[in-house]
Amino acid sequence: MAALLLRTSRGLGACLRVATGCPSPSSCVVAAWSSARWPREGAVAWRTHAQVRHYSSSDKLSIDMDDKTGVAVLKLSNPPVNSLSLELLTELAIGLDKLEMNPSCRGVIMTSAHPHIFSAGLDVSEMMGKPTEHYREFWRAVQEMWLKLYGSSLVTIAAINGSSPAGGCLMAMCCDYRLMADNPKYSIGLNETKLGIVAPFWFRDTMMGVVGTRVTERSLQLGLMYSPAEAVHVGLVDRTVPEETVFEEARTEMARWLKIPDHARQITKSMMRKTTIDHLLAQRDSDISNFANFISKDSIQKSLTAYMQALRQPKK
Ligand SMILES: CC/C=C\C/C=C\C/C=C\C=C\CC(=O)SCCNC(=O)CCNC(=O)[C@H](O)C(C)(C)COP(=O)(O)OP(=O)(O)OC[C@H]1O[C@@H](n2cnc3c(N)ncnc32)[C@H](O)[C@@H]1OP(=O)(O)O
Repeated sequence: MAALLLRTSRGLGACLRVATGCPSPSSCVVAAWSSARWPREGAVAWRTHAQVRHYSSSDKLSIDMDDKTGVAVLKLSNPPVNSLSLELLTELAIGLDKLEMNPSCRGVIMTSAHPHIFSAGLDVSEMMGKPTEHYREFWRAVQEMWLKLYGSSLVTIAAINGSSPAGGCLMAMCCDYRLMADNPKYSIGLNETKLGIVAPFWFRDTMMGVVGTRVTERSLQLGLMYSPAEAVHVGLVDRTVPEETVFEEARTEMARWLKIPDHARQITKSMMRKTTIDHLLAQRDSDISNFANFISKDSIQKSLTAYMQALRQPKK
């Protein structure tokens, strides 16, 4: 139980270091992941007689866990555009942590409760006209969500049922597999430069892990948004499917991934992602300071204001 409390209160990285006796975040990720799925003493806390259990207490996020299949469905539900506010980011990190701690959970399907928008990315209003302390808190929450999702040992599948700019694209890229509705009106990509802001190194590295260096360099500099077909072409999305089948296709894909023994897949995933995760863990505080300084600049605030005004103009 002590280990369980450490897990919930200090996050997966810290608890895993305790569980494995590893002194530093950088030296224990592989060992940690290989043992993370066996915290049997913590099992009692999440065991339930019902087959489907509702996890999240937030109205902005629903998480339903099916104990029989081991698959959780995480639905973003923050109208109108599922923007990632401080509150939603915090709920996401907590929800992902709970799933990670649940020994019967093996996979998560992430999707949107609202058709047409997967997520509009970070809530721009959280980055405008606020005190520096708020920017620091907000950015820590962005980091935390990324660490939990990118660092998840579970199979993660993004069922992208709408547009997914910037932070929305980041969440999808953190997943192990991406299916997108084949509606040409939808788009996905890291468009930060179009807002006059710069995607930090861990956004870049996440994208490089998915599409490689050249496509990332072009996509980031130009702030490219891709149609679903283009996204498949550059490897940003694994495949498109008819809009009405996105969720069922995600379930079928999940079943394929769950045929692989967890320990072998988890250690492999860890090997692929460890360097990128360690890079952020080693620079967390300086990354927060960089963000807070950058976003507080008058020129950046003006850029964001102009971007939001343009967004509010009636669409042609
Ligand atoms: C040196 C470097 C150091 C450190 C790093 C520094 C900086 C890094 C910083 C930040 C990284 C940020 C990543 C992000 O995620 S930024 C967010 C980018 N997101 C976008 O650009 C999306 C913008 N939105 C859209 O494109 C569209 O809204 C849409 C396609 C998602 C949906 O289109 P719709 O036509 O269906 O809806 P709209 O009418 O456009 O919007 C409805 C409503 O929602 C508001 N809104 C939209 N997106 C956001 C958002 N991201 N945040 C807050 N609010 C948003 C929009 O203004 C409308 O509001 P009103 O109803 O008009 O009030």
